[in-house]
Amino acid sequence: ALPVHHGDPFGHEVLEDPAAFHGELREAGPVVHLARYDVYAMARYAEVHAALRDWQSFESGAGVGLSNFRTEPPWRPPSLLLESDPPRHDAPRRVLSGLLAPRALRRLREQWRSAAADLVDDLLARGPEFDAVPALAEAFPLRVFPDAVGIPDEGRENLLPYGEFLFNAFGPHNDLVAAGAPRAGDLAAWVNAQCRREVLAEGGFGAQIWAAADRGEITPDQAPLVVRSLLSAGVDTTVHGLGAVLHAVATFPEQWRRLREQPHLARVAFDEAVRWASPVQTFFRTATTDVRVGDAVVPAGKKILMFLASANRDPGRWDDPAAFDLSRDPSGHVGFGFGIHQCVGQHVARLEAESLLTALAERVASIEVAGPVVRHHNNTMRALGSLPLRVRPA
Ligand code: HEM
Ligand SMILES: CC(C)Cc1ccc(C(=O)O)cc1
Repeated sequence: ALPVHHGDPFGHEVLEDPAAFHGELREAGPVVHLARYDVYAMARYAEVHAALRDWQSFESGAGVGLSNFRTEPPWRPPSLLLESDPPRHDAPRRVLSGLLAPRALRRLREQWRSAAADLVDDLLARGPEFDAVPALAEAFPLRVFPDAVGIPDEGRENLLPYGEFLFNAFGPHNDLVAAGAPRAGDLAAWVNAQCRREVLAEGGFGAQIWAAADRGEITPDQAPLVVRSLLSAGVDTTVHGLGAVLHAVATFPEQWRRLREQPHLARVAFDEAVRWASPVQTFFRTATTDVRVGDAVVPAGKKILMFLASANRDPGRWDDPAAFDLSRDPSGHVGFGFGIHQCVGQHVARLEAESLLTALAERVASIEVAGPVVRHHNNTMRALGSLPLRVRPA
């Protein structure tokens, strides 16, 4: 029969340090019943990878959070990408894939590289010690991404709290969701207002999405929701992705030395950090039929919790999984998901990371942790509240 676990993946003990819980789930079996929420957990690389491929058995259209859109009204209109299945998913995905493809981002490389250089120069001029979370992990995405989308300057401080609530809302209605609930409506209203054609700057991703609607690739009704996907998925994720790679290089100084010797390793360093930390820890799918997994059956309509972070540290797939190692080939990690919903913004994230890491590698000989690293708890994201660093200039 199906093994059962009574722990709480969204409780503060697991959010603070999930490794032990992940190990128990991997050892218990290919799929484990989480009695607390009556959902089914997959924590091994093989099952997570297979389930992400099998969008017909494991759908997104009932939501990728604990809540089932078929029984509970979603807190915001469902995403046409994240919370949709083919065929509804196809056209919006095709539009974003085109806009966010590596070749489409070439026009941003130079300006993001110099924005990163300016940010790092200004920071180092203020001294060798700083908290990398506000100074770099938050500051850099907010300096480059809202402009790339083309939203106005006014109200951009709403982006982080909106994402914080969105990612908490994929979990249960716990204290983290309750803390953000009072502002959720206002934050969602502000985000929706940024998706209107008339506020989006010429040449930005937002205007390009509306132009795709003019060409009939998506409908005008779909255009604002596709812009909303960028504002929903494109900020907090990269903040915590950059936090993860800065945490990794400070914790493994010999890897920073390698990166300085071989600056082309910046891209693989980011993917290895996404594997090592998995900024997006978990999300759900919904079984469309009774689905066999190993010798167990997940009943139709039940939610399946996918533990990306556990899959990315599964010793059955990765040697020395807890090590941040630039000689490893991290391809195949599921930190950006896998299959038809695999992160469509991954090249944007990689370009941000490459820009920041390159600027740092040219200016900083060594980086070390200079104080307590404080975690920030969120139902979905692996996040840092504070990452005090000390750097030695090159
Ligand atoms: C380190 C940064 C990032 C991480 C770790 C990340 C992670 C993910 C993951 C795991 C998924 C799959 C969700 C699922 O299968 O249900 C996903 C989907 C998505 N991501 Fe990212 N993401 C990042 C950055 C971005 C950025 C910068 C953007 C926008 C520019 C973005 C836009 C999206 C969108 C629109 C989807 C939905 C794709 C679909 O359903 O077809 N992400 N992301
Ligand atoms: C890891 C994912 C849950 C990140 C994400 C969030 C929101 C959207 C959207 O389309 O609103 C897409 C992707």
